[in-house]
Amino acid sequence: MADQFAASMASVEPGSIPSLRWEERPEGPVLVVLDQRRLPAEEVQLVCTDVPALVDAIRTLAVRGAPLLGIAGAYGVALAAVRGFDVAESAELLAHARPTAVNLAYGVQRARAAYEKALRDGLGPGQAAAATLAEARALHREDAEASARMAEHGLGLLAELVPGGGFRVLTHCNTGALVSGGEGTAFAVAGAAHRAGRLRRLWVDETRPLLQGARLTAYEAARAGMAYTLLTDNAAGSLFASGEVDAVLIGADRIAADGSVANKVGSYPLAVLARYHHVPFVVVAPVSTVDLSTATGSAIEVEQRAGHEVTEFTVVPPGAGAEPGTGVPVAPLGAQAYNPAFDVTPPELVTAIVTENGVVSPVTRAGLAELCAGPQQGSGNGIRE
Ligand SMILES: CSC[C@H]1O[C@H](OP(=O)(O)O)[C@H](O)[C@@H]1O
Repeated sequence: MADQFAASMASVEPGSIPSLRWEERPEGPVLVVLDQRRLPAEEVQLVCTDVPALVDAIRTLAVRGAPLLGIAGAYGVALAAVRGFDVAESAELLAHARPTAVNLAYGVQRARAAYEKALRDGLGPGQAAAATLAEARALHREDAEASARMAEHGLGLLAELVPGGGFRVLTHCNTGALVSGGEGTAFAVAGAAHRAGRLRRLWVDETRPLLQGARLTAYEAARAGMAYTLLTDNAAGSLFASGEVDAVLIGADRIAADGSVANKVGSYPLAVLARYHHVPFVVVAPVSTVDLSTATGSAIEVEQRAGHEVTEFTVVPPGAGAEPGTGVPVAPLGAQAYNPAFDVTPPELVTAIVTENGVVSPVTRAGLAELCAGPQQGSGNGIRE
């Protein structure tokens, strides 16, 4: 089955997502999503015929990754509109499926606004549904274009930050084609470096507890032919100490107006290690991940997930679900677990934020706001050429 996945990944063209597609069927449109919980061993496709099914896929991380959540949310609103479900109610369900990645609410809101505008303009339900789907497709294409521009800006930044030969880059969680209309965010920069012959090594944090690094990034790196090495999250410190890391590249789920970055748990310790070892810590995210309405990192809601994700080692066996109690217990029965899905890195520990509109370094409120306004050249607010 993994070969099928490899084949679908090999077909990743800008604007195509191996992990999600809209499909017109005789019984009506559906969203076909790749169950990322089952990768890399199995390629299992879930067919979402309604919004509750998509919400469940998002909550269980069958569908995951900030940019993809925005795209899936928009298509979910379109599914509701085309199938005649209550669009407002569906939009609320989708927007609240997971709290931290701002992209989800952004994608849902964009599609909902397109639907409501069409109705205000006097279009019938069918035409309003078509306008909603068109907005979801536009968001999808924009993400693919953003991914390519982030890769370009990020490669230029790496060349400045790491003079000389190749880059040894450490990454965390999964930020590749599985979560994007293109090649992803941070992983897209690594891919550009690889194609330029400048990626000496990609260090891949396994990313406990759900192992997005070991299961997804390692697989994407292998498929791309990158020189990569998997490591346990707690081995990162000794890797920095050995001088083997030239830069950290990570994604983001929400960036507050002050430049605080919410990302997969384990990102903040990497930022502290990077600072201590004088290694650039670079965040790569589309401007749809910047939330100027959230003033500081302390205002970002960090999703707290179920303890069983920590107390059980769940490698989903073929045909099974990833339900509590189906994993191999790695802690005494009844053990309590602290399981935040994300942490927040303060802006002073972030070397640069790379978006499709340019790079801000150092990270400033003004520079971030400028990037959200559109493509930028150098400015006094930390925006780099
Ligand atoms: C392209 S950024 C993806 C972002 O989302 C991941 O979270 P999750 O796997 O829980 O959806 C992680 O924070 C990544 O950096």
